[in-house]
Amino acid sequence: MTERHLDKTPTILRKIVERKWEEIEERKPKVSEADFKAMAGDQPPARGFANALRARIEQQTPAVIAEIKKASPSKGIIRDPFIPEQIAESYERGGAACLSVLTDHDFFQGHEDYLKAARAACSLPVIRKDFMVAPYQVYESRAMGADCILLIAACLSRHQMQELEGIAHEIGLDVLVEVHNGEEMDDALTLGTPLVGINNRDLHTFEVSLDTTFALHERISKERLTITESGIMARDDVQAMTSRGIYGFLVGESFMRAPEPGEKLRELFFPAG
Ligand SMILES: O=C(O)c1ccccc1NCC(=O)[C@H](O)[C@H](O)COP(=O)(O)O
Repeated sequence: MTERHLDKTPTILRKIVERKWEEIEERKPKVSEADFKAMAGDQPPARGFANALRARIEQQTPAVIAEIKKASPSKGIIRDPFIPEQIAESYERGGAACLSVLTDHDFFQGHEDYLKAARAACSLPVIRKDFMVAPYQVYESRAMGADCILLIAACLSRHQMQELEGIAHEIGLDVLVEVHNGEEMDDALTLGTPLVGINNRDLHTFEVSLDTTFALHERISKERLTITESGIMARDDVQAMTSRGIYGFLVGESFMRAPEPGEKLRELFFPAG
């Protein structure tokens, strides 16, 4: 699959996507797509990422995807020292519904081993937070133990997302599709996945506005689950979402900067618990 969709893609995403195609070519001689496909088939059943979120959202309880992220292009190093298994345990104690683990090496200082270590340290379902462009990575994700993958509408065509989603579902992975504007939402809503993430961060400017979620959330039907992503830093942000009926959250930085990430999660989302 070589089709690309990068004309309106923010520069940072374009760079990341170009690097992803290079990585795939570098990895293929070591582990072929067929090898990953076979390894994916040998995995035990996935942990049920979408179900874990749905169970809470239907009860109007915050469903938090807690992110394990060492660094990012917009913020540089966020957490150091960085011990994924300790963070995962802390998140589970703090009440997270799911984990998100960055596996991208070059832009986020992530690693596949962080996903494996975090998942082994807890019982939570895990999304591989990376930049999917090809079926190779979908099989690779299941082979490394992920329960869900991310499809970012800003760097994929509608056709590419449909193809990658089809493979993901076939091999037991859930899919979170991420959008930032109405055009991307049009594409996302052609998919079958119930999980629609609205990224509050504009990847052209890195500015964050929660209004992005408020504006786009209305287009998501009750059968699907809205996940607001990026820039949730305070109790007020959480309340602004829940007062509008939004109970799905993906949060990274505010947890990652806290000495005990799970305690911060509890403080923001379950202060009375
Ligand atoms: O954050 C960046 O610099 C960035 C750059 C390019 C692509 C994606 C980027 N961010 C990824 C994310 O979506 C966030 O890690 C995630 O939504 C959590 O956001 P936050 O709670 O603000 O850390």
